[in-house]
Amino acid sequence: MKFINKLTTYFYKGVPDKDDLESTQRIVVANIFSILGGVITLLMGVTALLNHKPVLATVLLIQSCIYFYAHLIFRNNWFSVPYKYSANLLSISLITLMVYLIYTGGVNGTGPLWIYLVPPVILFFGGLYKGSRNLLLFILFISFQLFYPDPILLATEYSYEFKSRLLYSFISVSLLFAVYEAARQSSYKSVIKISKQFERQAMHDVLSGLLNRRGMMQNLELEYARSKRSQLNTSLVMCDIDYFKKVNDLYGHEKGDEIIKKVGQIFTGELRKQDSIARWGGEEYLFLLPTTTSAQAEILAEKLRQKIQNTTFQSKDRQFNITVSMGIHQFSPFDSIDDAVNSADAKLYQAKSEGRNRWIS
Ligand SMILES: Nc1nc2c(ncn2[C@@H]2O[C@H](COP(=O)(O)OP(=O)(O)OP(=O)(O)O)[C@@H](O)[C@H]2O)c(=O)[nH]1
Repeated sequence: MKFINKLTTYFYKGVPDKDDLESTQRIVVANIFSILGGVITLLMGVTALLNHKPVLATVLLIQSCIYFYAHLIFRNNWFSVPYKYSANLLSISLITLMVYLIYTGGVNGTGPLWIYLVPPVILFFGGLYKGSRNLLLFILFISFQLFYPDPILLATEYSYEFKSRLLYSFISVSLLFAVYEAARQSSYKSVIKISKQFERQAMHDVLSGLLNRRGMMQNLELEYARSKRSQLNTSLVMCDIDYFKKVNDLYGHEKGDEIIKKVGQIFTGELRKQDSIARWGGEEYLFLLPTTTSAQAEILAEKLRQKIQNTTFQSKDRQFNITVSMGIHQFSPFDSIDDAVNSADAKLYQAKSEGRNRWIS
């Protein structure tokens, strides 16, 4: 278990953000591929050396060094985008090696068999579009290399049957991998879309579409830290619809729901972009107002109070108005988030007990 953990940590080296699944996969695979490629070409190079093939051995050993170098790029975080640099290096060196193996035939003419490594590697590192383009260029190049009438592009001889079967099977494998890569990318995009939807749902209230308590807590924590760090003024406004029970009793629960939604829309329309608003409870809203003093929050609260009071709602043939009460609190450096929310809440209830349709600061 300890060994597996160590191995995982080793191959995750260079992953900047583990939440980005796509780039994590690419970096981990590039890490593994570079070390495996380095070891395999090293072994092949030594074998070629023992078989008295000094040129092939030299090419393989240089290749091995390139793979290990690509691996070191991640370990030492060289270059501004290590993955891009390393993946390009791995792809180019793999293609060069394949062209060379086709050219020489490798050990007893088996060299071309390694070309089936090219499609998965190129498509994985380059992605569907760039990878397919590079694969197409590779296919065109090796077709030319294999069938060019002058033997200048081949140092060995292959039968026509071998060359044509090699090319057909390579094109088939490339197509299959391209289809597989397209399916992989499309399911990855669906997973990301679904997880973003879930994330949004977890942070938002279904009825009003506003942030829910959880979503607002996240904003509160961020804003709280920012205002403490930069000593900026931040205010909170806790707002509650007055006598909402009566609204439900008189006009029905559905109308009540519609009002909760409409009031949320009115508030959203009046707030600035940097402000946030949440449905904090049943008919209770919380506004987070960055760079706002309590005096500025009072001006906003008064505007909102009047706006709601002057909005007419309709239920069948009856028209009616509602009012809201609000409690305002400006963050102090000694507040915790709970202290600030509780203070805004206490002031809201003071506004209620003093007659409603008002704000207290
Ligand atoms: N329609 C609807 N009603 C809700 C929802 N959430 C809470 N309520 C109702 O809101 C009402 C709140 O009532 P109270 O807490 O007694 O307060 P109030 O009648 O607004 O009176 P004050 O706040 O004291 O002015 C309750 O009747 C809840 O059932 C909701 O999502 N939809």
